[in-house]
Amino acid sequence: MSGLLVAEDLHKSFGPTAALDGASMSVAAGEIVAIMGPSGSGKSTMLHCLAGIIRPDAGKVSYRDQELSAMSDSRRSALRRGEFGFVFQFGQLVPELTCLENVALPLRLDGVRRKDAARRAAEWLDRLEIDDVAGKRPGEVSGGQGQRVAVARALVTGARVVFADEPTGALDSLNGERVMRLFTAAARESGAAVVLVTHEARVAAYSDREIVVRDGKALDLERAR
Ligand SMILES: Nc1ncnc2c1ncn2[C@@H]1O[C@H](COP(=O)(O)OP(=O)(O)OP(=O)(O)O)[C@@H](O)[C@H]1O
Repeated sequence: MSGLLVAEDLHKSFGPTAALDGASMSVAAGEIVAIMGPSGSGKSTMLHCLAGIIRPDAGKVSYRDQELSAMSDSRRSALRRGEFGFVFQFGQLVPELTCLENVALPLRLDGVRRKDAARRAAEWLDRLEIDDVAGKRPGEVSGGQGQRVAVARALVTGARVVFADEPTGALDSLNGERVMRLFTAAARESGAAVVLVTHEARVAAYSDREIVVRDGKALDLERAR
């Protein structure tokens, strides 16, 4: 299998439960892939293995032909900080910081100067059509605006892959679609691949390809475009 990010024959059990049982999939550079499947089928486990958050019991995950489990912990964290971005369902923004400061945070942690980080963060807020929330704290914005702040924060560092677990799960359908439209447009513009877990067909419709996880195995459904 080839691709930017490749999972081969993954097995992962939690006690007696086999969450992944020989699952393989790959993601090409710049591609938007949706992982779908019934509740409890192993979608989040697959995402966490791909992102190097959990280590599979067997099988391997490679990023740019380098196996994640063979990397040192510091190399893996550097990869997660520098090349991967994350968008989760909720609870991901720092409540004490403004939305602009939340987006600027990964840049500040990378040593970018305050002024430059703020300027780049403001550009991303603008791209996601939420420049008006820059000075507000996460508790003062809507769920959809908060998710767009999270998308901006995931992309601001120039991430090559953004992992998103039910990014619209807490939103109504109109706001969910708006987040997906802006998220996928921003990812395409910056050339980032997106790996997205969802159980909603209309969210998956924004992807180039769907992977269905069932009984711990992954099935690749090529989307007719
Ligand atoms: N940390 C854990 N400890 C114990 N069991 C777990 C853990 N994480 C996942 N599981 C189990 O592994 C299986 C797959 O879980 P996973 O979260 O990957 O499924 P999912 O497809 O993402 O589900 P959902 O759509 O409901 O979020 C489930 O049976 C789940 O209960």
